[in-house]
Amino acid sequence: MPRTRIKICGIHDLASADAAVEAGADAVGLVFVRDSARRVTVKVAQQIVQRLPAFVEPVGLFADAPTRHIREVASAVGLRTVQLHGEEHPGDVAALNDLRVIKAVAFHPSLVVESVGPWQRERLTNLAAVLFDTPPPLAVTREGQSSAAGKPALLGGSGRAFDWHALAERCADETLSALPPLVLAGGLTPENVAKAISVVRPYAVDVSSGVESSRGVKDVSRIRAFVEAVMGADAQRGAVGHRQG
Ligand SMILES: O=C(O)c1ccccc1N[C@@H]1O[C@H](COP(=O)(O)O)[C@@H](O)[C@H]1O
Repeated sequence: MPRTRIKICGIHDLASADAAVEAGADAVGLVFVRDSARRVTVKVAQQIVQRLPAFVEPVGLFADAPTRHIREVASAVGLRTVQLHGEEHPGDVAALNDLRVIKAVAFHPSLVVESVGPWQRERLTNLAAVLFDTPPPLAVTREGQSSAAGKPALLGGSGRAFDWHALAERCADETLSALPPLVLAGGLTPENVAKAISVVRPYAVDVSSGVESSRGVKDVSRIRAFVEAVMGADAQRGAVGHRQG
């Protein structure tokens, strides 16, 4: 059984990047979404990417950004992988064919098939993973954004978890069998991630708020604790492959 991959998101300073690497993260998330508290400049992102070891992947986050902008940032920073956290369509992913894409979708228990349908039917060779995140409450949409289905658009970085059991139930359904690897996000913390892994058994977990001391400020001891909790959960279920510190 393979180990659970770990992405620490919202890294926007060199010290936090070092802490994530030293703790054993597989990927670090660099947020280029305009009104995020974790937004990183291209200049700092370049510095972070330059100091990452060979096998730690930088992932650039965007939400409903134009393809050209994503390409320009990815090229300037040196990114091979981006995470699309908005209302993007399969065509938007296909247009980024020189990049690997993690597509974030909001988890709505009754709308799973609708949410993920496009991402399993289309044979998008650059779709690396589908990430499930918690949708915002209806009252808290950013700038009044809402999707075509009338549900609020996905904002990300909310620090709120969703019903993992409901996701695990849906994953057992045939409709989700053709999905690319699943990334679990939304309100994960050092305290709850072991439980989340045991319920969902995702390919990877992604955390931002849960390893912060205050909004946008990463906490080194919580980053370490998160990685240790994932490793502990993997050890318990007999998964192999975590590197030794
Ligand atoms: O972290 C952000 O500020 C952010 C902004 C816009 C889109 C996505 C963002 N982060 C992603 O949100 C999820 C859940 O984060 P959290 O752990 O609940 O805080 C995660 O995938 C982050 O990468």
